[in-house]
Amino acid sequence: MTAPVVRLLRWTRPTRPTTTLAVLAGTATVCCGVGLFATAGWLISRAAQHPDIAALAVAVVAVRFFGIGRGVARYAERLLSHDAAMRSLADVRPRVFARLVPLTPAALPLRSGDLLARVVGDVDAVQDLLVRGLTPAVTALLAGLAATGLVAFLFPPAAVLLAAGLLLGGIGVPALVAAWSRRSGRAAAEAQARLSADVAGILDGAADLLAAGAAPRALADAEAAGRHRSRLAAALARTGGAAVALGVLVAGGTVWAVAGRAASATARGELDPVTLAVVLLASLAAFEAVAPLPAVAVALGAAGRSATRLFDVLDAPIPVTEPGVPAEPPLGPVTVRLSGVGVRYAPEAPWALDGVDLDLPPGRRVAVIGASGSGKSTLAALLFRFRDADAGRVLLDGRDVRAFRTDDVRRLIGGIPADPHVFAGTLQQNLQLALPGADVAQLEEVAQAAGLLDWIRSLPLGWSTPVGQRGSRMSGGQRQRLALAQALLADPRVLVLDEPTAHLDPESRTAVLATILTATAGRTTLLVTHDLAALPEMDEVVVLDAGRVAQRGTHEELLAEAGFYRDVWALEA
Ligand SMILES: Nc1ncnc2c1ncn2[C@@H]1O[C@H](COP(=O)(O)OP(=O)(O)OP(=O)(O)O)[C@@H](O)[C@H]1O
Repeated sequence: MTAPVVRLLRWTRPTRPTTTLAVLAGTATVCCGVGLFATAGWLISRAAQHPDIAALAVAVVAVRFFGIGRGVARYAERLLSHDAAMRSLADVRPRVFARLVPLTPAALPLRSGDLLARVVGDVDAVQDLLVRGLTPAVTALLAGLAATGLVAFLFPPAAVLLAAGLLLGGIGVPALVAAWSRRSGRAAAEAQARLSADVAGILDGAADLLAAGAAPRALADAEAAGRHRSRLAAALARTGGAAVALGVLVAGGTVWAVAGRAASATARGELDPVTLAVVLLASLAAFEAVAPLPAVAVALGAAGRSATRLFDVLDAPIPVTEPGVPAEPPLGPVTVRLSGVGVRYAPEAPWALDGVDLDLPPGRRVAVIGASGSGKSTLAALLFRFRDADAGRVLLDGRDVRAFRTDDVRRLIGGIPADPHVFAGTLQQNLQLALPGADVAQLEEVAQAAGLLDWIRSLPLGWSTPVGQRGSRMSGGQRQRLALAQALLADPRVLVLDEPTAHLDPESRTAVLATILTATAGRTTLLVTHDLAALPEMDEVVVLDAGRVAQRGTHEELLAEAGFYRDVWALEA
């Protein structure tokens, strides 16, 4: 299994030429620094010998060249590495979302805050990987080699000391820092995910928390999580600080060692004093190459953790498979048939649906009822193609649905899922989600059918009325009617309505149900419901019990036999 960080790196392949240029610019920066120090050292020490001014002219020009070149190269390196990182990010985000889409909604096991942290924050690891990880690491290697080569050319014994110091500062210290920060880094990432999830949970459930008087405790918990995260971040920062100090110590120690060795060679007359200055200052400047490496170790560790967390989500098994060569979706009215269908949510879990048969020919309306947990929503999810059957087959005009593209199936079979979502836009924007580009006449027609039009016309802003987060400015009945209007506007050939009157008061429930019965007349419909009032109108009623079909037939047939159906009617009466 390839390491997640390597997989993430592969995704940045298109920007590799820019990254290579950034590395070369970074190397040029450090080399200019070494050149600047070396020529400045040569200039000062040579000037002290009062030579002819002409002898110094080249060095003066070189100092200027390296001084200006260093700034220009640094600017180019920043520009190129950030350009590569931003372009990689722009490239990686759509890939992540494309991988996320087939997992939705059935295979996203995470809390939404945590998921958000992963697909937004952890994707940013790409940027850190390139700008703070890879580019400085390769730059350090190239520039370190160049600087050591220069010193080796001037005074080989000093180069040995310099190479040892650079290895210690460039590998030893970063390795130490990586080991120190591994645990706190992982804990900080986990604490950040927990904090994001807590905050998202509090925002989502604010009304319930307030109503239950649980808000202060939830806030205190989130605050504690925030403090915990800050403590871990501070520990990481301390590690980073200690690494910088250690790096400076190694650089200072190496320069002292080089100075001692070179000075004794000068005293013995083996090295002229001007070269001594050059060797000393070049060695000092060489450490600019390895100075960022402890931070690189921390950044690479964090990027690795981010990549792991990201691929944890992206590698989740996809609940619906796409065919290699998709079949053409059928034209005209379709028949949906379930044949011995079984679904289980985990290999060892009990079957949520077990050997279910169902026939939905064009124009037929079938209701599915049953106790809570009997598998009704699972059946609807199967038809929406949120997941595939683990046993048996779902057939569309006689062909397995897996032969068609998921999007095609969803265009043919659609409706109202359990707990339909209302987006924080206007009424028009929400309704148009079902059919982008629908004109006002179309919107008004379905709004009329869903019993929404009079209310919308009474609003000062009409269709442009903002509905608030999750439709908070609408009543429960209006939200359900909006969902119905969306389903009617999308006009799928098979309409699946999963408890469209859930959470409504008896009055709105009766009204919405009446609307549904009128709107679905003559349409192929599967209605999952707890409402008995709709059942006499249905062509067939299927009673589910622990995932199995316990009873099926028309209202009259089922009333005539002993069982769940007659019992619930008796209870209702
Ligand atoms: N995502 C899931 N992961 C694991 N188990 C699940 C999941 N969704 C449903 N189940 C289980 O599958 C069974 C059927 O659930 P389902 O939601 O289909 O029932 P339901 O009849 O729609 O219930 P209700 O009337 O309360 O909505 C239940 O035992 C439930 O716990």
